[in-house]
Amino acid sequence: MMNSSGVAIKARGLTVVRGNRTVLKGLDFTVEPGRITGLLGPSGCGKSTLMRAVVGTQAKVTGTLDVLGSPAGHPTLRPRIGYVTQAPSVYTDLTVRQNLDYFAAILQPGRRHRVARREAVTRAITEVDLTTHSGALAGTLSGGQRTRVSLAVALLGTPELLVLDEPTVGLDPVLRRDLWNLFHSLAADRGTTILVSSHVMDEAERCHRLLLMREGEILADDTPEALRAASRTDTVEEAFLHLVDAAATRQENAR
Ligand SMILES: Nc1ncnc2c1ncn2[C@@H]1O[C@H](COP(=O)(O)OP(=O)(O)OP(=O)(O)O)[C@@H](O)[C@H]1O
Repeated sequence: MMNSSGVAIKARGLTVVRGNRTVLKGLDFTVEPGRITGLLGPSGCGKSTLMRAVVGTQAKVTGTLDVLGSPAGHPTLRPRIGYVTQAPSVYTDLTVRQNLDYFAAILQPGRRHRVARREAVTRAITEVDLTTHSGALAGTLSGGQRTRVSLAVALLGTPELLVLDEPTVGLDPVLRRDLWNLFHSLAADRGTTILVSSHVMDEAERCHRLLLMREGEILADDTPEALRAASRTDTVEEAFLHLVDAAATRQENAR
């Protein structure tokens, strides 16, 4: 499933205006296929906006943004991308399985796909570890469980690119670990490209590569190891703070 160009996402001069604010400021970056790229930065720095641009739901995007070899938002990309928003998009009056059955029927309609659909639904429920809750109404689940239903929906079509907006918020440490293990096996076994945002810096260490963001700009684009080494710090969090201080000093000197 690797993209022929060897690049899953390529942005040049990516700029987004929301209201009267420039929220993304001419970003240049690439995302490697089959790897987990973490998008990290404080609340409000533009992570969700960048993800919305990648999946093609963001207005007022300028610059170039290619996703899996096509311009972001191209209709042919729809079945190739799984997107989990911050607010879980599930029907609260349906059970977990009914939610998945519904989305599976949209992806693969028709009686002749009935068995394949059932298998895909069961697989997705197992992958997010909700088998024992498959008959529960989504409205009765915890926030973390609902997030996992959303993730299961995104996994239904075996997407080449998974865009996950803070998928581990509100999850306990065991579930967070299990989800990260799932992300790693999706990348390793299926070659899925994963772009995952977080503002929890300890999750950075679990990514192959990081885009560190602040105020609509990318401060660094590197591996966790290289970031730590470059700033001579023990953690990505310290490296991030070091980069923020360096950027502030540069700004100060430029005045
Ligand atoms: N509809 C909107 N109109 C104007 N500005 C907006 C709108 N939505 C978001 N913004 C602004 O865009 C900036 C980036 O928001 P975004 O949601 O992308 O940040 P984020 O890094 O994902 O934050 P969080 O981690 O809190 O979800 C914020 O400063 C926010 O105030």
